[in-house]
Amino acid sequence: MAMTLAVFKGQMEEAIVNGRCIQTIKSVIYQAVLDISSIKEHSLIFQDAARCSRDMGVFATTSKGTAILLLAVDMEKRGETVVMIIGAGPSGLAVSACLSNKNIPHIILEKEDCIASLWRKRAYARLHLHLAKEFCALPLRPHSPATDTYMSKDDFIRYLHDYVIEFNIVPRHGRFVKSALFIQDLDKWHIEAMITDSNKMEAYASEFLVVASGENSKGVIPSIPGLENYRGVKLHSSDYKNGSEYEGKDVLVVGGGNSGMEISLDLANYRANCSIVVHSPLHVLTREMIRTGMYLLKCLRPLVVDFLMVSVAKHNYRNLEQYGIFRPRIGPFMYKQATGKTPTIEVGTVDKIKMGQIKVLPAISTIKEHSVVFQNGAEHKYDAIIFATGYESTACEWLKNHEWILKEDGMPKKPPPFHWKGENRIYCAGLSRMGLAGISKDASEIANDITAVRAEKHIRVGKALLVMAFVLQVMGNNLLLLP
Ligand SMILES: NC(=O)C1=CN([C@@H]2O[C@H](COP(=O)(O)OP(=O)(O)OC[C@H]3O[C@@H](n4cnc5c(N)ncnc54)[C@H](OP(=O)(O)O)[C@@H]3O)[C@@H](O)[C@H]2O)C=CC1
Ligand SMILES: O=C(O)C(=O)Cc1c[nH]c2ccccc12
Repeated sequence: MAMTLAVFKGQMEEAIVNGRCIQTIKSVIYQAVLDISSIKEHSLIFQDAARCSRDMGVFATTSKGTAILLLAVDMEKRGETVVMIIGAGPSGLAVSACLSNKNIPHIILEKEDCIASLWRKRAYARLHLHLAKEFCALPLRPHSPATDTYMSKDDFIRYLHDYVIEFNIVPRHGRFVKSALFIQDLDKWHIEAMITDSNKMEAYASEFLVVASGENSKGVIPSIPGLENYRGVKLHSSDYKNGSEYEGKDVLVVGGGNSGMEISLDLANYRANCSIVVHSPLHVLTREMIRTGMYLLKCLRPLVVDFLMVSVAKHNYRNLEQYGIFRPRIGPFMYKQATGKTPTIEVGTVDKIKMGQIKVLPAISTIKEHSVVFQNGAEHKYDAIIFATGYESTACEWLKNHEWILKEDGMPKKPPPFHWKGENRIYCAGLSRMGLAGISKDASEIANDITAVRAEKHIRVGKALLVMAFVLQVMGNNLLLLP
């Protein structure tokens, strides 16, 4: 019989004893599973435990007084594994390959119907990786010499597909993880996922949990006064494919990160009348400069590399302040380390800005039905606003014990290089804002650590068995000595 496991508190007693509607109970149970604070404190006295047991499948209370209810509802128990990985993007795939390489059983749950959905479904058409291919490989599979130095989106997706085949990675697709919870009494992670096709729930248990749901899990649109009144087209950069629908239109791109800068260029190339909001200082560098900088970092201090980067940037771009782009006071690599903000790679946008084909605007103060008012008092009409305002991690929406590894914003509590490991056998991969090289490093560290933790456990069990064998031996000898 399919089962699920839930921990719950007193007020549910009635629902169970009086109401026999499984539907009611199910929803209460889900609430309870989500209510992490209840786990340690609650206890539950069943007034009619026998009946509950017969009708509903209740069968356990634990030594610590925690009520554990195993319910025979239509939630399928899909299995127990050693490592549960949440997410089949590059991070999840990299962890999977490293675990397979060490023969460690694991399952990947993925909410979409494909791997790397951000790359396949939510990236604009002209995207090429900004970092050279040697900094963009996943563990155990370098890029082939024939691959272009700066891979296209499609090249990278092909690489991921080959990766999945090489390491025989078969994620369980269409699984939207609703909760992951560490059950102290069982010393296991308990994971519940909704099958997106049927809305049915599944339950899993594992010894280790790896959060690989990504730092770019959900597009962020900031709350700007008046945005709800805007009547034109508005979308997040993750929904932008190319500028073909915007020819001759007035379009505002919000955000001067890599997405905003490249989408502005694409719009200008499609002959849209494009403006971009740059509300904070940013570094503009070429991808070759970043590549050189990354090699130099292997032998020079970041301060020195930054000095060189800024000198070359000043020489290349002169003064961009006259166009509304200000450079941060800290150099690009140290700025990235301090703030997590990636330098903006120039792909042709700066040239268009200098030619007046793309206008740079300051921060927005309000948005009206058809226009936007900026902090310099200017007001312009727009047919569309594209929010290239970044992404967020959504891990805290489902990870109930997130404080063991993540902050409220779903990003690691500890700074690199210690960010990837939390308490009670939880890990995160790909949340260090270090691109694909960071993902690769996280995955190897995690697989090595899981191997070490398991070995330690096996040694402990072995020692316990030895002690038991010794005790039995002594007892056996003593028994023989009895008259
Ligand atoms: N080819 C490639 O390799 C590409 C890589 N990327 C990477 O993907 C990640 C995501 O990039 P991206 O989508 O650009 O997101 P980012 O988070 O890098 O950039 C978002 C930008 O929007 C700005 N912003 C946020 N809120 C507002 C607001 N209310 N008004 C004006 N501006 C605002 C931010 O400024 P502030 O932070 O100061 O608030 C920031 O400059 C990055 O790591 C990036 O490097 C992206 C595109 C292409
Ligand atoms: O995408 C990111 O945020 C990365 O860390 C990778 C990256 C893209 N462009 C860069 C420039 C400098 C350092 C890292 C990156």
